[in-house]
Amino acid sequence: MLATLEGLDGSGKTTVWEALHERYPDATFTREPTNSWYGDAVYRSIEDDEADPLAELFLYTADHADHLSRVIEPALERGDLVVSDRYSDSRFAYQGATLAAAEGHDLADPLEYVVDVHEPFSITPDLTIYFDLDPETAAERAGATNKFEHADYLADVRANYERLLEREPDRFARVNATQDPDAVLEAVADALERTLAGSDGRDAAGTGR
Ligand SMILES: Nc1ncnc2c1ncn2[C@@H]1O[C@H](COP(=O)(O)OP(=O)(O)O)[C@@H](O)[C@H]1O
Ligand SMILES: Cc1cn([C@H]2C[C@H](O)[C@@H](COP(=O)(O)OP(=O)(O)O)O2)c(=O)[nH]c1=O
Repeated sequence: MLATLEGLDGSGKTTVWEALHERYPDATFTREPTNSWYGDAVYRSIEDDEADPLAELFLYTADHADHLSRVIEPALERGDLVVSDRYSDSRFAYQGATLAAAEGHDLADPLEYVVDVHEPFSITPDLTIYFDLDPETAAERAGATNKFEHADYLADVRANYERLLEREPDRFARVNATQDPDAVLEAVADALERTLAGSDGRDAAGTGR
């Protein structure tokens, strides 16, 4: 089963992802951007305030394609629970917002465009946990250290996440990320347990497709 953690910078995803290691010692824990050279290229782009938004989308997407074939697919074929700290919805929400603000890219609906780019090759998660937090608190917690971590941009990203939850309400579990870290962890663990219980027998190969 594939579970992904999504939300604004500073919403507490990594804190929970680390705590889950102890609860699910046999699971595969992974993240995007990855630690491959594709991921390194993504981090170079994040640090570049002048990066072209379309070029940046395809760097993230290259990292995702490599992540799928190198980590996600083999783990699902083994039948592992896979927990990814960020995944495709980050592209839909973040690059959807960056492309909407960009000049010179004539995309009618950038979020839908990014979804369409993924459609032919990506694997849809069985469960996506959305860490719901207001952009001001998110920017404050994240420390505004990169170009994405500013409240006005994060407000656009949050609006895109809301569109994604509206499109696929059954895939998403919304967690109130303003709660203290223990309460957030329990809410995430509950959502995981519910989906794990529901997936018994339905997807014995664990492919998540
Ligand atoms: N529930 C929470 N309440 C308050 N602060 C939190 C909470 N969860 C995480 N933090 C703090 O917020 C910052 C960002 O958390 P982190 O888990 O790295 O978020 P993300 O991975 O979503 O960017 C860290 O300093 C972390 O200690
Ligand atoms: C995976 C991904 C991340 N991002 C952004 C979100 C973050 O600001 C940045 C780095 O991600 P990450 O290291 O996960 O940041 P954080 O732990 O603060 O959430 O890249 C995208 O814009 N698109 C993507 O597809």
